[in-house]
Amino acid sequence: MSTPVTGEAVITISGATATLGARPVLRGVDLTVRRGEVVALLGANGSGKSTTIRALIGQVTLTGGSIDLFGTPKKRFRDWARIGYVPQRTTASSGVPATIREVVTSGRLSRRRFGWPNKADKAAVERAIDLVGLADRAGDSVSALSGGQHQRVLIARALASEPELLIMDEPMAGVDLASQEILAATLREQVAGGTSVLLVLHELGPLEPLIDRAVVLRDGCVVHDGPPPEAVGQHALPGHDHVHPHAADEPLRTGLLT
Ligand SMILES: Nc1ncnc2c1ncn2[C@@H]1O[C@H](COP(=O)(O)OP(=O)(O)OP(=O)(O)O)[C@@H](O)[C@H]1O
Repeated sequence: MSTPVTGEAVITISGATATLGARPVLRGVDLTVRRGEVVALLGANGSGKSTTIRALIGQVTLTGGSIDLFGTPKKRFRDWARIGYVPQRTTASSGVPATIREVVTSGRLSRRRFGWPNKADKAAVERAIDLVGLADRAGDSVSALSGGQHQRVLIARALASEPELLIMDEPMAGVDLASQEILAATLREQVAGGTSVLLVLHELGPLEPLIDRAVVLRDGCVVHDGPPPEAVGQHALPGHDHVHPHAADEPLRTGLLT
């Protein structure tokens, strides 16, 4: 674990409440990520992790509380190029044939107001593709990729804008072990370069050494904010098994619970 971080806050969520349908899903969430920190957001299924992330990036409207990004109230925040976002597992292909390079380049566009990608843009795209270990496949169609490779493309897309803050919703979900190791190495390099990270995880896994702090949600409330708990289950999540929604066959144990 790295030394405690005392830098300025890049994310400040205060007393966030949100309702989806008729259901209160966030019930007063406080969460701060400081510059250079890697914070894992943990919790059982349905505890509000994704909703918290989606509120951060403007996909869910809060009914109360506030969110600041880089010290600016979210309503006034415009500098989205400073943030790289990796959504919960989706595919990078939309039926339109696109190469890995094209998808990753799309992540760079937020930085450019006018004109075609310049040399620096192209270099950043190639670097992001290289970081996730897909340099030799850059010209391949994303439709030919495995789940783990897809996820690597999405992460490269987020990295292409050279973000100061990475927000990721279960980046390891459905990712094979080899890809997990590559993603962990990629993240390690980003963090060493000063990037702040907030990521939803259901298992610390290979990312464990990188995590500075864990915030555990239960029923839309924070029940732990501190060092990443080892075998968290006994303490933070009694009786809460996390069954991964995307697992096709067997329920996936978190490892936090056993
Ligand atoms: N659009 C929606 N309308 C109504 N309820 C919703 C909606 N989206 C999510 N919910 C509910 O809100 C609760 C919190 O969901 P959320 O996705 O934030 O949980 P989570 O902690 O990310 O869970 P998981 O680990 O399963 O992804 C769940 O009970 C979910 O069923």
